Amino acid sequence: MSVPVVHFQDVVKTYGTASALDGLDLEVPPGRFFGLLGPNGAGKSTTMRLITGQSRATGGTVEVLGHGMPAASRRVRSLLGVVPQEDNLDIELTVRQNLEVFARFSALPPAGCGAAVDRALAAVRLTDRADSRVEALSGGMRRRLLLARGILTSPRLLLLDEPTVGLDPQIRQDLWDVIEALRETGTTVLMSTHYIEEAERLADEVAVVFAGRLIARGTPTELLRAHAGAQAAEYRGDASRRTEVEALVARAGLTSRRTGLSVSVLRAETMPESLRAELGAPDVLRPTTLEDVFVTLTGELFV
Ligand SMILES: Nc1ncnc2c1ncn2[C@@H]1O[C@H](COP(=O)(O)OP(=O)(O)OP(=O)(O)O)[C@@H](O)[C@H]1O
Repeated sequence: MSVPVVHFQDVVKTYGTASALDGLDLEVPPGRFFGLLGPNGAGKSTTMRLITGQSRATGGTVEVLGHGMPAASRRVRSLLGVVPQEDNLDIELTVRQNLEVFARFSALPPAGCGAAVDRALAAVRLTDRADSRVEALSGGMRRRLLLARGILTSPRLLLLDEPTVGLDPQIRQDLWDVIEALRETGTTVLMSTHYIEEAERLADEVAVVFAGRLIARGTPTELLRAHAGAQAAEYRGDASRRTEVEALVARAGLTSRRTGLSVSVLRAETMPESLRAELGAPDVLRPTTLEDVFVTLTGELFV
């Protein structure tokens, strides 16, 4: 079996009396695009900080690229690419200068820096803005530049911390296209997100974290199969009808969730005939989604 790129065993992180990670187990296999999905406060940023060695676990073990953390922080950091949530670019420099400055302090051989900068700019489609000052760039372009900086050294592991948080939907789609193209390079990626659609679109495998613990893990298809089944049947109605549907579904041993003005019955394909007869025909019969999985697992409304 291949050695995981990230390996957390029973990791605990507390801040005073507050608990950020509460026995997190996590294995990121090499060559995968791995999504760490959870609502705000689930412990995603804390996980990222432990991987980069910016923070120290209160308990358990953290290994990154086979090295114990935080002891090997310096070595590990030279092998990582990090795309932070916050924009820490130098706005007075040009796009290319930002990358050149970063390259100079990296482990790249000086003779290879120019080519590496060109490659990274092309990968994020910023070649034609190479000589623009960062202050003139849009929010989406700045994110792409952060991404270029993250991949500049062809890292063994690329960390994307909420890569599209706060962006408009159209800009988010554009960035997803750019990120998706990275998949072809075979880089191992660990991306944290609270957007279900982002995980669904980009990740080969997803770990769902909630309250500092791993609560489910698998490919999107595996997660659907394990937690929501193939189809959801939606029943619309007023509050009393919704309550009635929920009660009937619970009595039949199935799971339902509120979806706006309707109740969605998960694993609709397994509904017994007696329940079908009681509920009548559904208003909508649809494939299940990762949102069904997450709401079922966490009870949280993801945005
Ligand atoms: N420096 C800190 N001091 C005190 N509590 C902290 C600190 N950092 C994180 N926490 C707490 O730990 C928990 C997990 O935080 P974390 O930032 O890792 O979550 P997250 O999943 O990244 O959410 P978000 O997307 O909101 O950052 C939260 O309850 C948070 O308030």
